[in-house]
Amino acid sequence: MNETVQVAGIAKRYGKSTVVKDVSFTLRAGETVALVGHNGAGKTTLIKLMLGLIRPTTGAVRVLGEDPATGDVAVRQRLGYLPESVSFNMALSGRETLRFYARLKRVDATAAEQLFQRVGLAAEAVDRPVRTYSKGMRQRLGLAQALLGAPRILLLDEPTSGLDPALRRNFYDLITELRGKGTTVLLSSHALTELEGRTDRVIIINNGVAIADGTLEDLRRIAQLPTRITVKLSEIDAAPQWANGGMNWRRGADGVLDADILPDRKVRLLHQITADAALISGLTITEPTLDDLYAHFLKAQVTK
Ligand SMILES: Nc1ncnc2c1ncn2[C@@H]1O[C@H](COP(=O)(O)OP(=O)(O)OP(=O)(O)O)[C@@H](O)[C@H]1O
Repeated sequence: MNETVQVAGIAKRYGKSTVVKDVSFTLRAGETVALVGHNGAGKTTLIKLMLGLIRPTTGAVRVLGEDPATGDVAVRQRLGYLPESVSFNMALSGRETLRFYARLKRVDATAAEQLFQRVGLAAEAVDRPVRTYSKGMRQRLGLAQALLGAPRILLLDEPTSGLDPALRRNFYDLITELRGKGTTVLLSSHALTELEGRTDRVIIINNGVAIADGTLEDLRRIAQLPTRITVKLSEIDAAPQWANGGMNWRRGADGVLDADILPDRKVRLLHQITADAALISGLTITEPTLDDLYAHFLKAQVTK
């Protein structure tokens, strides 16, 4: 896969405080990456560094092979950005707003028109002043602005905050479509649950340090957190042999057994359980969530 963004050993200092510390990662074409972290962790600062709005104190950022702060304007045209709080001129209509940004970005304003449909902004709304827009409509307009000029890299800061579930789904559908076309999408978020299954990779930032970087599978493998296995027995008082093996099975009154199983025992145990098909009427496997992994990596960093 083509590398589109390279962040190499960057630090950012403001006066005495270092808000980004020795962060390195690479983003590739067609990859959707989530940047997650608490408030103040350094997510927006990293996005600003990739946009070239601020310079790293040490280290280097390359976007499509160039320094985004000094490189060719063509590189900046290939970068789309949705800020955390989109604020537009309330007196302008959606159409005027998009034309304004198209001129700033030096892209064809007529092509911009198609973006309204793409982001799901109703035709009747585009000529109304932005002041009459709901939060979701403003966010769609913001996204249309970020998509101007068909960027190869999209940097989206908290793009789904304040969106209702239907809009959020639309948003992720659009991201999936862009990913299929080879766009690199980096989105920062606090909403860990909604990111599961929607991003290829997760980078966890804490106090300016990248404490984890990988696919959900990678993070699960590194964290070695247990998987919860829940078995519904066909007969309430059945005593399957696999439930004696010192795994701390909890037995509910309704014939439900559950236990937290470490990764190295999981597959073997599942074989044993499913071989006992007559004894079981249900089986649920609950893998650690991104929330669990996030908590794990934060704790691991604190206790280091
Ligand atoms: N221009 C600045 N001058 C001084 N400190 C700054 C500046 N910009 C950001 N910071 C500090 O850097 C740290 C990281 O801020 P940043 O906005 O990157 O966090 P964030 O992860 O995006 O948080 P949030 O989720 O709240 O947006 C914070 O402690 C913030 O106060």
